[in-house]
Amino acid sequence: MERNIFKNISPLDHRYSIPEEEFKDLSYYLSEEAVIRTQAEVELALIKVLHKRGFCGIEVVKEVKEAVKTITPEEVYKEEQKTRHNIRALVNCIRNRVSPEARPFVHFSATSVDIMDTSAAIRYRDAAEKLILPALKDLMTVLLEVAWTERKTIQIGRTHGQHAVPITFGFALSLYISRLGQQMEKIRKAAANLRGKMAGAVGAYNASSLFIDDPIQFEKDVLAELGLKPAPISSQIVQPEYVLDFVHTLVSTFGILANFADDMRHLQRTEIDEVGEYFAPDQIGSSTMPHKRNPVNYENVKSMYKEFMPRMVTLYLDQISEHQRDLTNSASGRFVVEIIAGLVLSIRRLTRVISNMWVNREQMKANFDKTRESFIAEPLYILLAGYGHPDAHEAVRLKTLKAKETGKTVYQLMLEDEEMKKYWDRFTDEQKLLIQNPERYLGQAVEKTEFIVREWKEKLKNF
Ligand SMILES: O=C(O)C[C@H](Nc1ncnc2c1ncn2[C@@H]1O[C@H](COP(=O)(O)O)[C@@H](O)[C@H]1O)C(=O)O
Repeated sequence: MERNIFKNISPLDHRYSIPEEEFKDLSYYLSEEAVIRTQAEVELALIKVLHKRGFCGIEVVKEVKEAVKTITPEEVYKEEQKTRHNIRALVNCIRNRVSPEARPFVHFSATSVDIMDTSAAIRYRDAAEKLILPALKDLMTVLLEVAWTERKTIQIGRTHGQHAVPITFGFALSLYISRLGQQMEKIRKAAANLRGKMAGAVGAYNASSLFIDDPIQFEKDVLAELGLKPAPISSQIVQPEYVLDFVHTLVSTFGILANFADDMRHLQRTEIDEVGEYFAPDQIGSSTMPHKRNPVNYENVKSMYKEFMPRMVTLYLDQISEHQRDLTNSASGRFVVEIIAGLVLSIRRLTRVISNMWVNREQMKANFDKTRESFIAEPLYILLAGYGHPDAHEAVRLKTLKAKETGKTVYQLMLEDEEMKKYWDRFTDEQKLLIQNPERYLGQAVEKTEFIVREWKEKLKNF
């Protein structure tokens, strides 16, 4: 049947994932089909270990393996209408496909959440490795390229929205490279630390202890089939902090994207005009102002962040589960996949935008020149102090006020001041050149950019 995405309710399912490829990828790891597929994988892992322990023959494994291949969410949902219990519905669908001899072993000794939480750990881990980290790697790759190209492009650094002292545009980007790169490491670590369970209804292995003499090792063996580990102890559910910490790495990554998007948006303000999003020849900026070129993609990323960041609160609420569990984390927990989808779509959008962005170097220089005579106040004060001027900060500050009044430069006024001039004469030629050519006041901006770019080019090879 043709998919009509416009009948879906969530904007994630139509507006923000229209390209078929994008939809396919996200759907494979995040959809309800993925839920049922991975839950069935957990049921199969259980059977495999029961077989290894001699509880059932290899034909039972074969039967269940064949059965889980063909189970569809439609079927499970139909069965749930009868059972009103989602995991029992899945179990019935498997049982209906296997012989009466195999049936007793399906779901043997497990409680529903053994299957559900373990399946969630598989899906989040795989989504991290197959969706999120590859998307971040692509984003990092384009950022690394631009940062390298612009490593010497002089830009005025801004604090409080005011001109401060110079940096390079590549240096500004390097900060984001470092922040995002470290998030990649944190995401990988948190994803690898997700846990499953096979410890029964209250976590104390009550049911599995009836037949299995080492149920704690049995749990480890089932999870090992799936590449997972158990938590040191569980209730009916896996300790919630594993998923909470994982999602935190995602939401804080989203925060970095939003911060970057904000910066780029501000640099596109008409008065600043230092960077721009690619604007296609037939693209429309405004429905009424034909001249507009709006930073719509960066605005979209910020907007998505506003939608998904607050959802972290739901995970904190889901931390609380009464006694050995209640079901109030069930419906809410199903929405974690939307945070993942929102993040991946935003990463991909930024990657596309940065691949086509333009950098207006002339305008960067023009903006820099607006305050080139005043921000030398900082190097001048530091140098004067370094040569022993007893009150260099105040002396230079007064010159900046006078410069405003008279229209003269701080440099000129300093030379006219006999006291200051005495110290100036001790400056080395290089120090004098720096005061006369403020574009030299870059500190280690270029070197740091080169270091960060090289560091992350290397580290990205691990992803
Ligand atoms: O192994 C068990 O099932 C033990 C049982 N706890 C449960 N564990 C897991 N799922 C359960 C549980 N109870 C209900 N359900 C079913 O969960 C589904 C909740 O649906 P929704 O609110 O849409 O997320 C919905 O299908 C519910 O029927 C207990 O009594 O402790």
